[in-house]
Amino acid sequence: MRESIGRNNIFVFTGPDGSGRKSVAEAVGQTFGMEKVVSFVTRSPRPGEVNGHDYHFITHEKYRELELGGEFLESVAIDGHQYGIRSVDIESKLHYRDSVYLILNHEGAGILKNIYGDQVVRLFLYADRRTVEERERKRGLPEETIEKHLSHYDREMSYRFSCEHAFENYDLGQTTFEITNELERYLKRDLVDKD
Ligand SMILES: Nc1ncnc2c1ncn2[C@@H]1O[C@H](COP(=O)(O)OP(=O)(O)OP(=O)(O)O)[C@@H](O)[C@H]1O
Ligand SMILES: Nc1nc2c(ncn2[C@@H]2O[C@H](COP(=O)(O)O)[C@@H](O)[C@H]2O)c(=O)[nH]1
Repeated sequence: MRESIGRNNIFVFTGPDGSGRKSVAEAVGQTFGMEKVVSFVTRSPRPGEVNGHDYHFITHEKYRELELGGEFLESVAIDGHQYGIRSVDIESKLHYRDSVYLILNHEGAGILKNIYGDQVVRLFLYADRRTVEERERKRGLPEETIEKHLSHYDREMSYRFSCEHAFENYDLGQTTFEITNELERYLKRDLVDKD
């Protein structure tokens, strides 16, 4: 597969829930001054989640309205909730930046890849099932949510070999370092330690 080195990279963090996609993506995003494209979702916010930062939390009615208006580039149903990315949110960010990132399940990652081709770089993060379960429990997620997330574990893991890059995430600092180095190859920001 041809690498899209240069302008307009769309980095998609994917992998099982609890693998650390959000933690790593936010750290790497900050390093490169790269913005996240925030998804729209019909589920309620969890404790600590911030509207407009974690998701745009909207009603089913509003979601349907946006969908009928053709606003979503991709729209998927997961565990009875709708998740979607608006085309305008990707396009407008790429208008004034050379890159954006998103955190999506395998379906969303595949849809974006089909649409944008080489511009999309899929970064697959993973850890073993017991580790992600422990992380989710430590985070205080409800048992029901943990069970739902784990029910997708095998399917998400099987997407690993479709992705451009895969990273085991046990040591958060090390994973962030490895992914930063990988993205630097695309972004060429000359992130060298000049001290
Ligand atoms: N390498 C790591 N070691 C220990 N804990 C980690 C590591 N990476 C992430 N975590 C923790 O695991 C939890 C899940 O991480 P995070 O939310 O980043 O994952 P995610 O893949 O986006 O999952 P979700 O979709 O459930 O939010 C968080 O509490 C985070 O602080
Ligand atoms: N295909 C898409 N997947 C998305 C989108 N926004 C988030 N996600 C992924 O959904 C699951 C469940 O998320 P949760 O926060 O409700 O636990 C997780 O893998 C997310 O990364 C999207 O717009 N499209």
